[in-house]
Amino acid sequence: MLSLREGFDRYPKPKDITYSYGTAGFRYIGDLLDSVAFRIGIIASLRSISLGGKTIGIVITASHNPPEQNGVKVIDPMGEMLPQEWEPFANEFANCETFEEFQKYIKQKLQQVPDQRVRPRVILARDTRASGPHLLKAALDGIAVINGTATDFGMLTTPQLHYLTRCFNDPKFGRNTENGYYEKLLSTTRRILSLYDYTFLPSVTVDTANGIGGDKLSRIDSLSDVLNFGVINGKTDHPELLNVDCGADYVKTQQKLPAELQKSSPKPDQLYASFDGDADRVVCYFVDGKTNKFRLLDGDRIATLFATFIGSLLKQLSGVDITMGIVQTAYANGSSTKFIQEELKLPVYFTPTGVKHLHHKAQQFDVGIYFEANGHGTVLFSKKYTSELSIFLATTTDTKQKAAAQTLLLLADLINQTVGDSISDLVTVMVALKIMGKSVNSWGADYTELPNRLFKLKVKDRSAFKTTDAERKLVSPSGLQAKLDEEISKYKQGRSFVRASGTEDAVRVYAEAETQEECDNLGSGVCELVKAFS
Ligand SMILES: CC(=O)N[C@H]1[C@@H](OP(=O)(O)O)O[C@H](CO)[C@@H](O)[C@@H]1O
Ligand SMILES: [Mg+2]
Repeated sequence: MLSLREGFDRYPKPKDITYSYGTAGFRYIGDLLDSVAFRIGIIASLRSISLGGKTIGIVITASHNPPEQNGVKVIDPMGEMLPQEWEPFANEFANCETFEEFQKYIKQKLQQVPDQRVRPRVILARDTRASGPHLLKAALDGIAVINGTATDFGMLTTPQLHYLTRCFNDPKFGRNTENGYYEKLLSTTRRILSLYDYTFLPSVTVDTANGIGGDKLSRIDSLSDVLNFGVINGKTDHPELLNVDCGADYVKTQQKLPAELQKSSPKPDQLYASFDGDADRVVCYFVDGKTNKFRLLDGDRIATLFATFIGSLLKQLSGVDITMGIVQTAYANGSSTKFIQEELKLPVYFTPTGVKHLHHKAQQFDVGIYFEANGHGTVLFSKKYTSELSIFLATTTDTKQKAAAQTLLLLADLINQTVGDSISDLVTVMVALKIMGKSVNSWGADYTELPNRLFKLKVKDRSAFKTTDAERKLVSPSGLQAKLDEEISKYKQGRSFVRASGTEDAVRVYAEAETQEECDNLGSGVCELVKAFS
């Protein structure tokens, strides 16, 4: 067995780097993550011991980031992110330099647990990146030095590992195998469709960013009679092409078709989708047959579609007391927020960027819909939701109401309850459009987006940029927010904010305004102000 000392020496921490557990775990150039991957194996094991041996997950991925990057993050037993109170420990532990410190941290953590003899259990998966296998080896060694049991699930989408982690700790949730994931997805889809006498959903072409999603969609195709996907950018075995000129992040930030589709002629008025590299984000789009223009249906649109769909089903049931709330971040388009509040008449809440924040807020509702504009999100359903609907179903005799209540109950199995999931979100989009008889054009006409732009600035020290009010206002550098407010006030429907990225060494600037020109001017005005302060 590898000793603590041997492990510490095998994975030396580079001296000049300070790692930080950011928006979605530790993320760096893959070659600089060995010591962190080793230590994350230990962190996950300690977390498992602290919970009496519950299964903890580790995902090795850098999502939408370039191929040479990688990352590691820890998944808690119910499939949620590592609780934030563990982040300071994760940071200190990842950065400690001497063996004495390293050993002290482990001892301290173990002293806090009720039973130190518990054997930790950890499951792991990675995306398609070239650095994945050696980071996996390092994480396995980290688990080994704590005498843990590790199960490697190979290459999976991030949400699949979240699903599996939950299944190990909550067997009712589903079978704890990759096939169990597909069985749950397919049987639920089949059951929903059969309520409406549909036998299958129309085929959709998906750009899977040359990431793991392509492989998994092909698996679904081979198993399924209800779903069919045409995959483009599905070169899972070419990690150097991951997210290059394709994928959800490219489509959202460039506001255009993936390069591969720009070359061919996408069928007009047809639904297309793009996943990111680890398939936890999805954006949809179509080419308008009348104008020949690309129309993006991003995370904000998916949230409004789900709210409309679930709302329309709930409306058919009388006397069911269910609360619904929508959670967004400051990056949500102002028009989407207005549509939710004024047309759907639903409350909107804002949290800082990062799924861990949105997820917790969404848990406060019976139906909590959360999406980042970039396509990462899901819908959470409470225990009360299931019990209220089950009672309703048992008492109603009306066939239409029965179908609505059954659909609502099945949605809680269809939509991944642990984290945003490209595959299950996309299937839910397809189901919602089919059942509502809604075309992509009608979906795109729900509201008109305000022109918006996202900028990325290199600054000397991004930690100088501190925010409040769900990241919508800066408190530091001192005096900058007042200047920003002055600039913003010059533009009709102007909104802009500045925050440090949690995944990249940069500061992000968001701007939106009534016209594209005003939006561009506001954005560059704000960028100039930021540069002057850094
Ligand atoms: C503006 C933006 O898209 N930010 C992304 C990005 O976070 P930053 O902290 O902005 O780097 O990566 C996160 C993880 O994937 C994702 O949750 C978030 O939405
Ligand atoms: Mg991702």
